[in-house]
Formats: sequence, structure tokens, C-alpha cells
Amino acid sequence: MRIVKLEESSRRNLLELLLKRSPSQYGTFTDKVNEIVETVREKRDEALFAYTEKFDGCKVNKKNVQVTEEEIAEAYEKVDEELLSVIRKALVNIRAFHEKQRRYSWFDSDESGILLGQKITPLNRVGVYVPGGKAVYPSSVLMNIVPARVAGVKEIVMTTPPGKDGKMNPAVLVAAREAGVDRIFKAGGAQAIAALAFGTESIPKVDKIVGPGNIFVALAKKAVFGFVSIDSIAGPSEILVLADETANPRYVAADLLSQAEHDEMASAILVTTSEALAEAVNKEIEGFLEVLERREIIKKSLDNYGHILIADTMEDAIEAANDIASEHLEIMTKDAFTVMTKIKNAGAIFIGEHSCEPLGDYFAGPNHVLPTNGTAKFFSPLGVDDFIKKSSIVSYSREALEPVHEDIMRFAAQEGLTAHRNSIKVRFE
Ligand SMILES: NC(=O)c1ccc[n+]([C@@H]2O[C@H](COP(=O)([O-])OP(=O)(O)OC[C@H]3O[C@@H](n4cnc5c(N)ncnc54)[C@H](O)[C@@H]3O)[C@@H](O)[C@H]2O)c1
Ligand SMILES: N[C@H](CO)Cc1c[nH]c[nH+]1
Ligand SMILES: [Zn+2]
Repeated sequence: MRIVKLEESSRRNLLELLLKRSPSQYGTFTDKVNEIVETVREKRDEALFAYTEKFDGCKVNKKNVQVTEEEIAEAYEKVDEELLSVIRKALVNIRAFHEKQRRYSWFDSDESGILLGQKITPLNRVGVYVPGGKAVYPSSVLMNIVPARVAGVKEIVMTTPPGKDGKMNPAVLVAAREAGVDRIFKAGGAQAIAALAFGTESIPKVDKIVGPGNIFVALAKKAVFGFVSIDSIAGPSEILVLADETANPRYVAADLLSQAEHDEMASAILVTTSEALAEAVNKEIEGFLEVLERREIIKKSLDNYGHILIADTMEDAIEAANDIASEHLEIMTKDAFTVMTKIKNAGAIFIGEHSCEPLGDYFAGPNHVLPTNGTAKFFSPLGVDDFIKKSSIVSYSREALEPVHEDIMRFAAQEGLTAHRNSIKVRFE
């Protein structure tokens, strides 16, 4: 990977390079995706099936677009016992973590006759998109469905691209059933997002669409936002390792490569105060590349978005990490917990040399659907909050309203809203 000294210009160049991965930069794809979305909106199933044949090479129709109980039973037969056991163990951790995010309605009242509160209502029906182009992601199935179930969503509809033969990945189906999905449809890409947003004869319209995906999925989610709600736009994966001379270069290299293998557009960045560590990490990467299976994707990703920045001080390194706002941030330094307290922007923070990123991808419990592309400055990981909404509650007795009614009338009059003023006035005539 390129080793560059961290200074104002290199930091700016890196930030500009990373921004090129933002969905907003893909003008040519935007037109194409908008056309797919509009066509599915208008022609519904007919368009959905045609695009599935065109982009996924699979013929689906009204009869086979929804995954059947028989297909799920067949999937259980194909998935080995050990994987099923791992899925169940992961589910225990993921559920326990998300249970802690549960929110409750609250009501606050006193003797004055005022009751105020906030009522929590789960969303009625949500759509979960599970990517399935370059890799299959049963782990993402768990990460999307569990928080929705914990929140109390009534119906969870999942879509994921079918194989050319119409078959679905068995581990994906099993993970979905274990996590508590209600219905699964064979649809991927922008056409699946449009079908969930507007509804077709086969796929029901949902209130919110969540889940990661490639550039077509991300742009389609942007296009349908407003017709439905969406979660953050989780794009190609990212890792930033913050390390000093105490870090183990073999671990740092392995962790950087773990995210680079997702996509040619994934990014892997090391920010370190140690030049010796930087050289050693590069050497380890060369060794790993000889044996890793997805080395072609990894090489492209490192060529495009792999970077090592050498900082003069740990304070400078932390400032750069906060600027980049990576999806995942690993801290392998002395006093790693103190460093963590200075991190403001990151989707998930992994502390210490044994807390490697894939531990979070599969098992620890926190969600792996995280903000990417610098959006960790304002977005949070997918969680229970994404699947609930709040209504404010207001209840005043006559005795509570009487002492403040003139204040309110004055406020309304100042805005020139006489019907508002009248609504208060009629109660005291
Ligand atoms: N942030 C996260 O939590 C997270 C988790 C898992 C995966 N990811 C990311 O999700 C992405 C998954 O991408 P993927 O491609 O493997 O699966 P995907 O399901 O997102 O995309 C496949 C679909 O893209 C559509 N498509 C492909 N080529 C097209 C074209 N030329 N025109 C129109 N549509 C086309 C097809 O309909 C296909 O079904 C990766 O970038 C990965 O890094 C992120
Ligand atoms: N690291 C990905 C999110 O960026 C999630 C994932 C799923 N499987 C493996 N990894
Ligand atoms: Zn991963």
C-alpha cells in the first residue's frame, strides 16, 4: 500500500479520493437506476420480472417469486449442523445487544392536571435488503432482522437476488428463518428496492427499507426516500486501523485485508505514528496476498483506496481518523481506551489487538450495518431505533389550561393565526 506522510495536503487528497465512492458521484448510474425505479413503479411485477431476468439471469414469475416453506425446509437440509449452531450462537449475542436498545413509552404527570409523554410504536411493515451479487451474507440477514424483531415490527419482508437457476443461498434462507422473517422474495438490485417502495402484485409495499447493497441498491434507496423511509446508505465496506509501534503488524495487515475483500470499492487505511510498523504491515500484506482466495478484489481495492498515513503524533493520527469517519475503526495502541475516548466519528470502534473487525461482522452482538463514506459524522449503526417511531402525548385539564390560556392566545395573535387563538378562547367564554 502507498505510504504517505500525514500532512494537510495528503489528508485532503485522501478525503477527496474517498468521497469519489459516494453514491452521489455516480451520475451515469443515477439515470439508469431512476429509470428502473420508475418502470417498476409503473409496470409492477411485469417490470420486476423482466429486470430480474436481465440483471440476475433468472426467470421468475408470480408463482415462484416468493420463497416457499418447501424451499426453506430444503435449505435446512443443505446447511450443515455446525453452521446452524454458529448462527444460533451469534443470534443470542445479537439479540442480547439489541435488547439493550429497546425504548419504552413514557408518561409524566403531576398534580397540576398536565400529562405529557412519548408513545413508542413499532413500524408496521419493513423491507430488508440482503445483498447477494459478489458474495452471500447470511450474517447481514441476522443484523437486519433482529433489531426489527426486537422493536416489535409486525411484518418483515426480505428480498435478495436469486441465483441464475432460481435457487436461493441455503444459509441465507436458514438465517432468515432463524432470525424470524415473515416473507422472502427473489429480487435484487434497484428493481427490488422499487418493488418494496411502491408495491407490486407480488411484493407488498413497506414503510421502511433497510440493508446494505451495491451502488444500484444505494442509488435506488436514495430515489425512493420520501415514498418510504430508509436507513443510512451503507455502501462499500471500510476499515481504518489506528496503531502505534506496539501494534502487531501481522494482525494489522490481516484486519485491513478483511474489509478490502468485500469489494473493489472497499477502503482499507492505516494511520500510524510508526514508520517501522508501516513497512512491516506492507510486508505482511504481500505474504497474505499469496494465499487469500479473493486476492483479485483485494488488490484492486488496495490499489484504489488502500492508504498508509504516517503521523507525527498520536493526536494528529486521531484527528485524521475523526476527519475520515470510517465505518470501522480499530485501535491498536498503548492506552487504547484513552484513545477511544477521543474518537468522535466511527461506525464501530474495536479496542485492543484481539478485537478484530470480523468479530463484529459475525458474532459480538453490535450491528454490522454501519454508516460509510464519512457519514459516521451524522449517522449511527442500524439498530432498534430504526424500526420504531414516536408520538408525543399531550393532555391538559381545564384547571391546567386556565392559567396559561391568555399567553397562548397572545402567541397565536402575534403569528396572525386567529383560528388558533379562537380554539383557546372558546374554552374560556
Ligand atoms: N455496510 C454493510 O453492512 C455491508 C454488509 C454487507 C455487504 N456490504 C456491501 O454491499 C455490497 C454488496 O454488493 P453485491 O454486488 O455483492 O450485491 P447486491 O445484492 O447489492 O447487488 C446485486 C444486484 O445488483 C444489480 N446489478 C448488478 N449489475 C447491474 C447493472 N449493470 N445494472 C443494473 N443493476 C445491476 C442486480 O440486480 C443484482 O441483483 C458490497 O459493496 C459490500 O461491501 C455492506
Ligand atoms: N464488514 C461488512 C460491513 O461493512 C459486513 C460483513 C458481512 N459479512 C462479512 N462482513
Ligand atoms: Zn466484513
